[in-house]
Parts: sequence; C-alpha cells; structure tokens
Amino acid sequence: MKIAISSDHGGNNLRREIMELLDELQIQYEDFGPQTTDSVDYPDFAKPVAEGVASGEFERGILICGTGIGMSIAANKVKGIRCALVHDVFSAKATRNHNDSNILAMGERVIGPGLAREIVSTWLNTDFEGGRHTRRVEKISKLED
Ligand SMILES: O=C(CO)[C@H](O)[C@H](O)[C@H](O)COP(=O)(O)O
Repeated sequence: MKIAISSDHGGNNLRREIMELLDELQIQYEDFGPQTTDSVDYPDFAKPVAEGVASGEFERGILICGTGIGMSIAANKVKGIRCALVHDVFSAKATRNHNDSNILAMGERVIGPGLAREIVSTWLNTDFEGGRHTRRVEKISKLED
C-alpha cells in the first residue's frame, strides 16, 4: 500500500509523528509537505493528496490540520474522494468497514499523538465490508455526477 500524506502548519508535528509510524510499519508513503513551519493554506496541501488518491497513484491518503475539518472539506471536493474526519478508534474502524474511506483527516489541536497512531493503524488495517455498504457508497458516487 502506498500512502500520500500532507498537513498545514497546524498539523506539522502530528504529520511527522504519523510518518514515523508509517516507517515503523514499513508502509511506503510520499510526503507532500509542508517542509517549513510557515503559515500555509490547507486547500493547497489537501489538493495533491486528494488528486493522487483519486487518480489511483496512491491507495490511501492522510491529511492533518489543526482540527482536520478544513482538510476534510477540501479533500471531499475532489471526485472519488471519501475523506473521513476521525478522532476515535471506533470511527476509524467504522469508516473503513462502512464508507470505504480513502482519506483519513485528523486534527493536531484535537488529539494527542498516541491516539492518532492508534487511529491510523486501525484505519490502515481495516477492510471495507461491502454488502449493503456497497450500494450506499455507490449512491455517494452518484452525487458527484
Ligand atoms: O482548517 C482548519 C480549521 O477547520 C484547520 O484547523 C487549520 O489548521 C486552521 O484553520 C489554521 O488556523 P491558524 O489560525 O491559521 O493557525
């Protein structure tokens, strides 16, 4: 699995923590920055990750800002993206099982690194259940037409 990851200035520290986790798990990723601590605009950093996942270049994406909200709103504007804003382990599992979410958004100003690590591990290791959820995900896709 290859992951695309980015943040804004509000998510820099947590992004680095999650990249350490991906290294530990030996999961390949591409870091879309930012590479400085300057204040930046989250849509600029959501875009390459969302487009990379939508195009199939990356299987999944991870986006981090202060709250995760701005990143998730921006990513969900890209056709084919199902970005889930998650701050608990139950939802991390549920959004993979039920929504087949392809991007995970989190807020560095909301949760600590330990919980964020658990959320990412759970989200990466949980499969889509299919069945009745397939019909619902297809209906989400139709909303894009
Ligand atoms: O988009 C957000 C809120 O929905 C993110 O939390 C941003 O990181 C935040 O808005 C950045 O705020 P700042 O005051 O410019 O650091």
